[in-house]
Amino acid sequence: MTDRPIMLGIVGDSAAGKTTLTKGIAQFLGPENVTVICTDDYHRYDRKQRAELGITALHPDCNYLDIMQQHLSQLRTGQPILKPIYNHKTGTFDAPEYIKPNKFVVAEGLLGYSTRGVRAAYDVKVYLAPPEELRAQWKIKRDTQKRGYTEEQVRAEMLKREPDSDAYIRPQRQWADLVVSFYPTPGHASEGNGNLNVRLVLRPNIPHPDLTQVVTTNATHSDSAIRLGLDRDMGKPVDVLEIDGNATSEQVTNLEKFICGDIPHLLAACDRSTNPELGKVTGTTGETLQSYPLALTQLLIAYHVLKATQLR
Ligand SMILES: Nc1ncnc2c1ncn2[C@@H]1O[C@H](COP(=O)(O)OP(=O)(O)OP(=O)(O)O)[C@@H](O)[C@H]1O
Ligand SMILES: O=C(CO)[C@H](O)[C@H](O)COP(=O)(O)O
Repeated sequence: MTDRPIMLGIVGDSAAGKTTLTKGIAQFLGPENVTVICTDDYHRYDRKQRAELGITALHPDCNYLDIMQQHLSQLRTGQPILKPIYNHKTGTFDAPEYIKPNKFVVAEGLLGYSTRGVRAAYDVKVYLAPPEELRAQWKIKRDTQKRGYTEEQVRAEMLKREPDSDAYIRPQRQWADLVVSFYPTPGHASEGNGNLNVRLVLRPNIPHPDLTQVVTTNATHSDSAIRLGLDRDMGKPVDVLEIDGNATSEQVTNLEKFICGDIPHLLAACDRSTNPELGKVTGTTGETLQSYPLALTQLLIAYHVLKATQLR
């Protein structure tokens, strides 16, 4: 019997960075090995119907969560699906597409962890939680440049969606194995997106690499640009890995080598001499992002996906 695909979930609010994160993970895994689907394609109503009904795309009732779950279970067992397509330009649905799973399936979207059944489909679950202020900047930029909205329209829409973000999107954080938050250094403008720091909450649900061997523990920003500590997230004890945007190439290479050393597939993907594009990602508005915190986050998630192939 051939091995079933490994399923990675990337969940977070609109413009939280799901597509951007996914692109780099696919680079590490080899794009030819990865099938990416967006669970926002399972919207039940088009844009006009949502406006008439006064419902937002974030509400569970506005999505075919049952069909999403069925499809993810089918992909997990290696079966093809006929996936709907929501067109963000027109606000309506295109003809469905035939999707066959590759070795790895990444399912990214708004409501990917909202039912117990759908959560059971994943091997690794990631939740993206940038500060709301940063997400608003990202959403305004993306939706004005790519989706034809004005800044006022985006702000008004975010305000309208806030109760559903609070009720249905943010609670999904509790189900994630890794919670990823990019954030600017306090007091610095977040415009230089390449220089953002990242805070990674590592829940003990999956086996994380023993980073104590290469990362300073219980340190502060001024002691080291890469730090590991203990904290609580939603009341539960967790490890927290922090990587600052100003980490040096040497610090980053050390951590990279340690993570890659454990997994033969990653060893080749991690070699900067053969892979000069490492850590470079094109954001959804076309900009090139080269950020060590982003690249290391993508590497750590790719590590978990590859590790899951040994556990299935
Ligand atoms: N890690 C990051 N560093 C810098 N900028 C980022 C990062 N992640 C996202 N962005 C910015 O935010 C914008 C929105 O990100 P992206 O399209 O990946 O979000 P999304 O969660 O996939 O959105 P949606 O679900 O609404 O489609 C990008 O165009 C990019 O400018
Ligand atoms: O949150 C979103 C994910 O990107 C979209 O806004 C959602 O899919 C609804 O789309 P539209 O903006 O077309 O109403």
